[in-house]
Amino acid sequence: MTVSIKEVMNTSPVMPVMVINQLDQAVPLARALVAGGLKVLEITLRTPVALDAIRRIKAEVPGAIVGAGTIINTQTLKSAIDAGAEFIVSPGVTDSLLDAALASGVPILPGVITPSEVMRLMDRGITAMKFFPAEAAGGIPMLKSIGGPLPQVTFCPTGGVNPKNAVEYLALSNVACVGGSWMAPSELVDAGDWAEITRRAAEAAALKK
Ligand SMILES: O=C(O)C(=O)C[C@H](O)[C@H](O)COP(=O)(O)O
Repeated sequence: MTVSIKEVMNTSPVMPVMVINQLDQAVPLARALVAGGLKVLEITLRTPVALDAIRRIKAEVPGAIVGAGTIINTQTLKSAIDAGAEFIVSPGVTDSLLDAALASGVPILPGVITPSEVMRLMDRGITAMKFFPAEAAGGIPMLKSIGGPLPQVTFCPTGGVNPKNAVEYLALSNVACVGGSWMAPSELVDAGDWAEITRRAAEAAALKK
């Protein structure tokens, strides 16, 4: 299935950012999130098992839309595409990464903070971006300010977003969804507490956009 970046951003109000330390946690974790209503999953390439986790989730978790996060260069881009990532997310952008991503055709959610970064991506035809690290980079006031001159750009703020401030982010006209790790923190994953992860996912999925 091919998804567009619009579908990636509009399917759920919250995109879980997943750090998978052990490969055998990947499928139950993804199932727990999907069961709660969060189908779009970002697997960060922060751990050695991440690429295999993407492969397994794609093969074994129907309904999941599986993306790769922490794409920082052309090598990680290629590995993620080879593993079957349906979209990719990056914390920032370089020209080489952007060129390769656009040439590959894979939907990309590139990370930005400043108006100049936003404008450079607009020049390349990109209007959907990750705002990262959201809280540290000015949070809601920053996004509101960027939305003044650049209202055509839609963001997925990520980094420091939690169940409380997510509601305020989602209320902004230039925010389509938020990203966050609070549904699946490592304590719950390591404890195998899939029921609590599903509960948190359901709560996140019910947030209003
Ligand atoms: O690994 C990446 O590619 C990232 O860009 C970082 C993640 O999106 C944030 O670290 C999630 O932030 P928290 O929800 O505050 O845990």
